[in-house]
Amino acid sequence: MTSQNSPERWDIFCAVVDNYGDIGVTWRLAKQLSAEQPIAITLWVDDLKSFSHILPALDPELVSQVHFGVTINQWSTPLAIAYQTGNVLIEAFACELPEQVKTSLIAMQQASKLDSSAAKPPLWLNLEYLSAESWVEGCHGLPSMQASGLKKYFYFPGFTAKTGGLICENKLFEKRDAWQLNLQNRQDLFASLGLSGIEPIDKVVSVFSYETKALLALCETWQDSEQTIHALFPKGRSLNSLQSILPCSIEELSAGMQIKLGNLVIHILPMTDQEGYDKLLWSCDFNIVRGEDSFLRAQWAAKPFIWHIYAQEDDYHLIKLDAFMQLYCNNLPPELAKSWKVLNLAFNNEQQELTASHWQKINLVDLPLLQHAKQWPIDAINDVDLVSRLVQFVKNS
Ligand SMILES: Cc1cn([C@H]2C[C@H](O)[C@@H](COP(=O)(O)OP(=O)(O)O[C@H]3O[C@@H](C)[C@H](O)[C@@H](O)[C@H]3O)O2)c(=O)[nH]c1=O
Repeated sequence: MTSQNSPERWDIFCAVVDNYGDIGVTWRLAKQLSAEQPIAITLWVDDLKSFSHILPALDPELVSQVHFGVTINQWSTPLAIAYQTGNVLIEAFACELPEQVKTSLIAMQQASKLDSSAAKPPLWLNLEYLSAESWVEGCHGLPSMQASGLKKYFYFPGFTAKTGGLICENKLFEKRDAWQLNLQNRQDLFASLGLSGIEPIDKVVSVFSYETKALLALCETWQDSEQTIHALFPKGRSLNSLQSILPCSIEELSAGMQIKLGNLVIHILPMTDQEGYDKLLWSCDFNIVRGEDSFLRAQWAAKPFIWHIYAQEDDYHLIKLDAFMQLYCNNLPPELAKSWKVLNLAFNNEQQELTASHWQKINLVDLPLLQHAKQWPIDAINDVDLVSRLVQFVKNS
């Protein structure tokens, strides 16, 4: 345990379930805590190979390394590096902590019961998934008593003042605005990603979704559009939906390739780090995103978007989608709100015709939707971001 005078030390544990979302959110959190707070952060990750897709500088073979000031340790079983208890312990998305960690917490808890001068175990938090549902306010910050006598607190991110807030780095919106003000930034970014032939007036859509037939319908609509549309696809799951219109197999696609279909140009992108991905979202006219982290970053990009939500059992994800859409559309003109909602729902439900027809209604240059996308981040953040709220929560606990 750190002494009273030394800087705080926090540990974050992340198990990669599938995709990049769990590590994506956790990595954003770790980086921001380390950059903006006087706290030494250690991030324990069980799958460095997956992590390296969104942090190409990471070496998956190393048991410990430092990036962006964060110590990243391989979470192997048993742990190759001993866990030293710090001030706070965050388990991401209810991942099961390693036995050694649980044993140390219990030992500290018992020792501090017997001797009040003994160091207390770290504050233990479970970082939950983001949801706009109203019940989140009532559950955020609640403790759960463990059989060992330890308390674990539920930390719920959210869109209202009574939740744990949203991850958003200091001055992010200013950086985005400065980026978007200079059109050359977008052209330079596209060039650095190996994309050619995109004129400043062309419309550009980024696509990072799961498989859905709705994507095929959108591509067919874009082929027949009056102006050129460039659709940027990182190599991944979205492309599986397009096999029937592609001239080659998915396996043969590689970053830098272009496929022209009528007025649609499909570009295959390399995966970049999160900072590069943010810039991509800032630079496109419309973004199709998924999961949790890209969903939030599309909002911070201040551009219109479709959210392909991560599917859950019994279609529970549709309830989450609806809760978010209600909130997001609160200040939109009713007709536009309806079209945006139908477009998102149809995309998630793989309804091809509805997706195509409501895409036409939304239109890439719909000014009210664009204005709303610019105002939304300011409203959604509710004055204070997640990291600031989290640090305050720890102080108050
Ligand atoms: C395309 C791209 C993405 N990324 C990052 C952005 C995000 O941090 C991450 C993708 O995460 P998400 O958008 O959340 O989508 P995802 O589908 O990968 O993650 C999902 O994983 C499941 C296990 C969770 O339960 C879901 O809630 C969800 O988070 O990848 C890059 O860094 N570079 C890239 O080029």
